[in-house]
Amino acid sequence: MAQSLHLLAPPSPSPSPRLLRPCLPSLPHHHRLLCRQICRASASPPPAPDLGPVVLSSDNGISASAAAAAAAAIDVDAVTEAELKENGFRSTRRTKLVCTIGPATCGSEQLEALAVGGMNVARLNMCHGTQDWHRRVIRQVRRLNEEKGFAVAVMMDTEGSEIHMGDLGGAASAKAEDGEIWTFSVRAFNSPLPDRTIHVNYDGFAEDVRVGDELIVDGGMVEFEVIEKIGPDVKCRCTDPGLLLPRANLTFWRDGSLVRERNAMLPTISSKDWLDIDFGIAEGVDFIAVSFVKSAEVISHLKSYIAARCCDSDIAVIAKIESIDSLKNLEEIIRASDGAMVARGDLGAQIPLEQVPSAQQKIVKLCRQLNKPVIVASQLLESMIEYPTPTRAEVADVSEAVRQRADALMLSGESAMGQFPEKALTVLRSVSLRIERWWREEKRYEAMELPDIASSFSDQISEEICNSAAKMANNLGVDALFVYTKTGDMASLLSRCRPDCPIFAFTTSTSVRRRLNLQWGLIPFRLSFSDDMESNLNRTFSLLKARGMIQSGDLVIALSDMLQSIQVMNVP
Ligand SMILES: Nc1ncnc2c1ncn2[C@@H]1O[C@H](COP(=O)(O)OP(=O)(O)O)[C@@H](O)[C@H]1O
Ligand SMILES: C=C(OP(=O)(O)O)C(=O)O
Ligand SMILES: [K+]
Ligand SMILES: [Mg+2]
Repeated sequence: MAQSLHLLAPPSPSPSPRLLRPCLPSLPHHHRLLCRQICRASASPPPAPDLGPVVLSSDNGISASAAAAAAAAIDVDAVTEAELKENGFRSTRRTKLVCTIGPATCGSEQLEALAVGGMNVARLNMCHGTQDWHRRVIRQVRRLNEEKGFAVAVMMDTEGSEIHMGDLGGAASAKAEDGEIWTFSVRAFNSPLPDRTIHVNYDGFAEDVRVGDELIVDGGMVEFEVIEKIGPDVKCRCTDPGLLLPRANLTFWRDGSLVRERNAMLPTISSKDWLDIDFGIAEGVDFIAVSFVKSAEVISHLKSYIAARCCDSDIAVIAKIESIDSLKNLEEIIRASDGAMVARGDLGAQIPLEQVPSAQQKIVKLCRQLNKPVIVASQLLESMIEYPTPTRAEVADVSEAVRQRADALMLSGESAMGQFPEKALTVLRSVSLRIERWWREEKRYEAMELPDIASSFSDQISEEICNSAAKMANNLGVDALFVYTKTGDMASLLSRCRPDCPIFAFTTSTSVRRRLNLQWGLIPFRLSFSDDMESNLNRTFSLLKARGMIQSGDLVIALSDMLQSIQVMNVP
């Protein structure tokens, strides 16, 4: 038996004529609830597996023609498909995984291994490497998507105007020992660099620091004290030894506070960043993450810039929360963005470390309330850069981010330059699965108050439908939520509710599909569909059954944003 509810509101786009025509004459000035029951016994039998206009298609958007749409030609994310076939709906991973690509993972085989291991998004950090290097990686990811049926999205992360060291004259790292004197200089050096000398990228550096300041590398990996200034050179004594890595971030502290006088005036998006953004647009990246965001304006500015340049695809803008200013203006920044990243590396260098966990919790919660995907990033499995197993504390940190129901977790050095990128990804995957399951079994989810966020009546209806559908799904113990959505908005609204079951999101556009890859619990499919929900459903069922991804008898709640409808049914 299928039971359905359609909410009709004037602003919603044209509804399915077959379902609604009988009611239209009485509707013009009212919003009505139209409830309909279709008994399977009395309904005509479902059409034979006719693969007609519904075509599941691959990541690159090439639709297989109806004639070629034999089951084998249906292309969905190969990794999720395998997971569904093997373990069923219940065991699909809800938390998404982002991997930073670097020298350890830029080869085709390594990228493929990460995709097979569950990477949903590949991140490119423009602090490192050349545009040519990044272009090669982007193209390789796209090629693997096409050839192997993955749906890995690409995120470009801007360098931003941070103060950082140079690249150590080509050395992979340098060890700073206790008491050693190092020179930090704004001079341009010819390589090889003089011994114990570090180039600093910010011209105002020697002017801004004072003798007695603490100089902190990479949020505390190594610490120095400024002992003397000689023109462009700043002599420092190492007070906390450690490993210096190329282009490591630098902050300086005075009387226990971060000094951010003039460098706070540096632009969020530098001229180099604009060149990288043009590059990202030209290469069709899916996300641009903006480093050191200070205000909502810069995000709005970038979004208009992108809108003016990309007509056919849309790039989502992710605000990295990693500075004191971004915490001050948190809500307006998140509202202006398409998502946020808790960039704990730099955040922990700007606020006391013990404040990072509460900041993380606050950012994750606010993003969920405002319906923006959120990524928890940096040092999740830092020890795995060198060791094949994580520390127990790292596993606890990953578990906490999963328990907070962040949309995504991110690997940085672990995947970019570590010795065990695939193992690190496996740890993220298995810990996510285990904590998600534990959470469901124990029904531990605290009911989070989700404020109304709709700005129009039609949006309000969608929001109410999604909130109700998620609640129904939990109460009825359904196997999956299906959502047919052109813009992806209704899929996001469902994901925001963090329901117990996975959400199959069918969308017509490849770029929307890849963007949905970042969101909690969504399994995005690209699919061309019509306004006729019954035929969409029957055809989707046939296609998915033929691939072994669903079975007769599975209980499904289906939603559509064209109809603003909700239906409960067993897969025939
Ligand atoms: N494209 C790249 N080329 C070379 N090295 C990279 C690249 N991306 C990342 N890395 C290495 O991985 C480390 C961790 O990456 P990430 O956390 O993104 O950068 P950062 O340490 O600059 O914040 C970097 O410090 C760098 O050593
Ligand atoms: C993710 C971060 O940014 P990046 O790696 O670019 O410094 C961070 O600071 O935590
Ligand atoms: K960056
Ligand atoms: Mg950072």
